[in-house]
Amino acid sequence: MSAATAAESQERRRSEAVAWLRALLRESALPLPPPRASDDELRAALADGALLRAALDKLGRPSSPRDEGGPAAAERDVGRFLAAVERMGLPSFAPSDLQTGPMSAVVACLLALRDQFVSHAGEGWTCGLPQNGRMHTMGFPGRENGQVTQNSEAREDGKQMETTLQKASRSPAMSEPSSVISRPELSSTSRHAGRNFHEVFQLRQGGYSDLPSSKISDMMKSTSLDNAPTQSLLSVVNGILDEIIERKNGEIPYHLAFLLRKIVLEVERRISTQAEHIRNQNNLMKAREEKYKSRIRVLEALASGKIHVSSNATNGKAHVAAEPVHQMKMEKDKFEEKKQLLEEDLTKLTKDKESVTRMTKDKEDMARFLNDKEDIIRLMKEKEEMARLMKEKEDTVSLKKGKDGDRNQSADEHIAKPIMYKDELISLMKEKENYKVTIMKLKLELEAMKSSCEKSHSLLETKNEDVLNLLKDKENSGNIISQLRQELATARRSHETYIQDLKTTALQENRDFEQRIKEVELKLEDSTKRGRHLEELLESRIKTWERKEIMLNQFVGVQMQNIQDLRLSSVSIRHEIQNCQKRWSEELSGLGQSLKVLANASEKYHATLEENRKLFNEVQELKGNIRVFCRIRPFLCNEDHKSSTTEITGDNGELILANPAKIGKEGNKLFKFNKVLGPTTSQDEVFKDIQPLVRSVLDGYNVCIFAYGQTGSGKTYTMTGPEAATEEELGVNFRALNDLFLISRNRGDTFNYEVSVQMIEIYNEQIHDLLGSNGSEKNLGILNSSLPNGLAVPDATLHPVNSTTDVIELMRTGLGNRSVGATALNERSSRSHSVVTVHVQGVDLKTGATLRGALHLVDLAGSERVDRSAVTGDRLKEAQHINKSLSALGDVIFSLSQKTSHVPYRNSKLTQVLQSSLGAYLSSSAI
Ligand SMILES: Nc1ncnc2c1ncn2[C@@H]1O[C@H](COP(=O)(O)OP(=O)(O)OP(=O)(O)O)[C@@H](O)[C@H]1O
Repeated sequence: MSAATAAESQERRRSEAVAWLRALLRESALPLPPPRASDDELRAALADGALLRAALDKLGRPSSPRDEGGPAAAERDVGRFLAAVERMGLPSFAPSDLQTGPMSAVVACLLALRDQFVSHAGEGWTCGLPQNGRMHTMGFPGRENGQVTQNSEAREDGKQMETTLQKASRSPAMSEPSSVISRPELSSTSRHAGRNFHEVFQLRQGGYSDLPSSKISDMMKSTSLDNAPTQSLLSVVNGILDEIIERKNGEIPYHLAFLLRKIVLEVERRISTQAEHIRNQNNLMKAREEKYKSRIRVLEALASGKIHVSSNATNGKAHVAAEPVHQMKMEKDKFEEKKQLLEEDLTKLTKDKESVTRMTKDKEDMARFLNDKEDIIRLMKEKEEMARLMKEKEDTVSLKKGKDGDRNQSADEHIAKPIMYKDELISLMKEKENYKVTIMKLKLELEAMKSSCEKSHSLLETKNEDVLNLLKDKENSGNIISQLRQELATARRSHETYIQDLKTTALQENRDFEQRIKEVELKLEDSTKRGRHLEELLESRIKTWERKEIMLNQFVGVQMQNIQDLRLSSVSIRHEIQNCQKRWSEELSGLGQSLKVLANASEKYHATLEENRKLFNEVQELKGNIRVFCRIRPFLCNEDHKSSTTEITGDNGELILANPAKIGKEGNKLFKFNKVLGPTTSQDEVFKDIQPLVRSVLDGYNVCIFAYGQTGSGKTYTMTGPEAATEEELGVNFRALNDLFLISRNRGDTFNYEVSVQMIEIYNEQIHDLLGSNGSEKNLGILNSSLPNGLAVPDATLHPVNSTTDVIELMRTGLGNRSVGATALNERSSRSHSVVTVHVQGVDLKTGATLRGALHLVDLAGSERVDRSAVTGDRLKEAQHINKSLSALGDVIFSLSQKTSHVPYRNSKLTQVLQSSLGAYLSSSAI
């Protein structure tokens, strides 16, 4: 080691010694060396011996008060300190070291004392510390009867020392057998035996040496020692040791030594039992700690799981679950601390056991010493015997001298006896010399044994103090253990309560979790199924997309090829387009010329059409504004075929009606019509003659088609058709409307037509609306002068129609509202005039001119002679009105055909309604 390193080591050791000394004497008023004191500073602090004296006091070696100062007191304190150190077997130093020279020996002594103090702190040295009343009694760090006692200085300089002191103060020691070792055999008898032991050894009159050996042997053989309180045992040990000390010659009875040994063995056994008990307690505490740790882990897992699961959950629940966990953690820390204390106590007990072992060895040394002492006594006795023999020999010599005269007288007689004595004397002298040598050896051995005995006395004294301290610590430990038990019981109860609550909570939570787990499992299963389904779907779609991708790639390849081709062809097409554009421009210029020609031709075409329409209508007028066709219906199944005959005379419209019942001209009457249609004429053939008039309506003309005839002659059949008519049986009305819509659609490029329908009936000279919502109840009025739109009965409902179906639907509604009744001639006779008016308004798309036309489809009531109808009352009145109106119609038609100035329209409602159709500026046709 280099000089520098040695100096550093010495300085470090000196600092440690100074720190310990400052911590130990921190409450002292004496001046202390600075924390990093040099050798001289340390020497100056220790030179007067006051600090050394205070250290001894602090370490539980109180001395008498220092009533004087000066070098003498300093020398005495230093000497007392050195003596105490030597008694403890620690390295010492010379008093001159405190005057001059290095302080290494002093530092070594202080550190050894510190180490000894620390190592013996658990053996009761602290019993002398609490001089200021701050006893660390219950082993709870920093608490003095529940109050905090640590100060900052202790934390700074003597933390280690303080910790050691605290450990020492809370170390358990031996316990009384009855309080710690729960042995069933400790009955009242054993307690009585313990009392006997106490009575024997405490109520003695003299010393222990005076007790009869038989009594001591009886006590050692019995269970008195086993059941005696430890305090009593220690008192006996103290008493015996006191007697040993008092009797400096060491003449202690042998049986007392054995008793001492027995007591020490008993104390050792109790310490071992106590250590075993504490070890068991420690194991029990470890097991409980493991149990609590496992519960804490479970609770922490529950708490953490609860907090996570119900993150999606409430914070309040998490707080409730975390609070017991926090308390359990605090209790766990508490148990950790208790476990640490118990481990420290176990360590302390182990040290105590070692101390007792050392005491046992000392006791054995004492026993050997006593044996040696007996040998010495025996030798002394032999010596005394030798002295007695020497005295007898001297007496023999003196007797020889006194009897010289006698010997001279009988020299020859006694010559052999002195020689024998001489030899015997020589041998005795030799033997004496040997005895002297032996005695000298024995004296030396005795001296050595005396010094050993003194050391043993000193050690026993120390051990005695240790045992006392152990006893105090034992009592403290008892209190600590009882308090720990109470705390443990309290903690166990609170834990049980907590655990019960937590079990309940955990059970409930577990149920909830199980329920949730089931739900989650169901959802998971469902999700798994969905996932599988989706995976399958995904796979199929992936395959589909892969196929599509392949197809797309192929398609793209083809398209790219096509694009290439198209690019190539586009160039040629571009050229062709350019050529075409040239041609088109040339053709367009030609087309422009052609369009001009076409426009001129179109104008000429429209003019031609207009002229054609005019010519067409002029032709119609030339054919006659009033045309009368005669249709002969076939005989009905219930009619007599011979009752009348008809003869048709060709296309000139002449009809000869033959009556077989009459003779002459009366039997053959000639009638002249525009055309006569025979009984076999179909509905379509009848319409063919009327069809040109429908076209005139679209050209802005008014056309009136009405059927006239007697009841049952077939008017309704011709105009409407039979009930449930087939397509071939449809009447003039439907065919005319069908043709009207067909022609209007064909003229869609030149005209825009709007078609609307009115349907009225004239019954008993009253007009009813057959399409109104109120039915035919209301009597409508007629305008004297027709409106521009051709509406003669403006209050009748006007329904716009777009197709023949709409008109058929309206006509079925109107026919349902028509007044009918049974007559003698017809089972279902029309008792009113039915007028269906189709209003057409066409707008010329080119000129914007408006054309209005109207088509009146009239189904007149049956005309008949009243006498033939055999009607009376209402029917008679109906017939009279019908005949009157038909007569008025005949008069108007006659006037119009004769082109008279007055036309009697106002003679009936029928002629008033049809006035616009029968008037001068309109052409009409009639059947
Ligand atoms: N051309 C015809 N072919 C076959 N049957 C016909 C023809 N004309 C009329 N009939 C039938 O004659 C009967 C009477 O016809 P319808 O009812 O049309 O007479 P009407 O003149 O309207 O009578 P009313 O004046 O009493 O209403 C009906 O059964 C009808 O089917």
